[in-house]
Amino acid sequence: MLRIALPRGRLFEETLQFFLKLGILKEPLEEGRKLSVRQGDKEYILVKPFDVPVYVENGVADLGVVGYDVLAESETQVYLLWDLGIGFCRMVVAGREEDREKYEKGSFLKVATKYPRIARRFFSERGIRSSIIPLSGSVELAPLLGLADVIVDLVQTGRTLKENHLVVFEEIMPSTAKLVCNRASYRNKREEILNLLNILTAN
Ligand SMILES: Nc1ncnc2c1ncn2[C@@H]1O[C@H](COP(=O)(O)OP(=O)(O)OP(=O)(O)O)[C@@H](O)[C@H]1O
Ligand SMILES: O=P(O)(O)OC[C@H]1O[C@H](OP(=O)(O)OP(=O)(O)O)[C@H](O)[C@@H]1O
Repeated sequence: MLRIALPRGRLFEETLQFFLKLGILKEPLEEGRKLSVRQGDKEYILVKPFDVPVYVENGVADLGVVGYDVLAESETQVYLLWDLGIGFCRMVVAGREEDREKYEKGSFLKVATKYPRIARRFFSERGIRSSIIPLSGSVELAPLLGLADVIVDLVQTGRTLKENHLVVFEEIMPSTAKLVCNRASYRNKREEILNLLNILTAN
């Protein structure tokens, strides 16, 4: 049996539809408020996006679906098996148009973000001094209220930035959902995992 960690939230529905389309799920998951659902020879556990790599690294789940953004932020050791090509968004630096010059000059920056490691890495590779202010959400408020000069955050439609009068200064990386695997499971449950991978690679 394979245990697969699925991210609740934005990626959840899209992942279910994708798994249904490929026949990995035979029927919709009847989850209700249940956080663990068995279907056929697979068990799905429904967890917070940032917890997916944690469950997989620790071997509690054999596989997981996780946005590349979350994977790049986490320091977990898992195998990245496949790009599912769903959940596309971009990680960007954004701010108020009037702060663009300050950003382009490479001055010291206060950066608000849910992704402190990605942000720190990005600015240090550029040789830009920065102070990272970790937030849990609604990061677009930070430049508006003077908490930060810029944000590092995800953009999909661009609507949130627009409605808060912010603009993209620079793209850090694109992100899509990935299938990740526990390292021991990859050896011990190789056949089951390769069966699943075959379905993905054939589509
Ligand atoms: N517009 C978007 N904004 C955020 N994430 C998106 C967007 N589009 C796709 N995604 C993907 O969906 C994943 C989960 O996003 P979601 O917003 O549910 O997580 P979250 O807000 O970090 O979760 P939580 O705060 O509940 O822990 C992200 O890691 C990202 O890969
Ligand atoms: O470009 P858009 O399509 O507008 O999407 C981008 C927004 O979506 C995400 O926030 P989310 O809704 O996950 O809430 P959060 O503030 O809790 O992160 C992200 O952090 C942006 O705020």
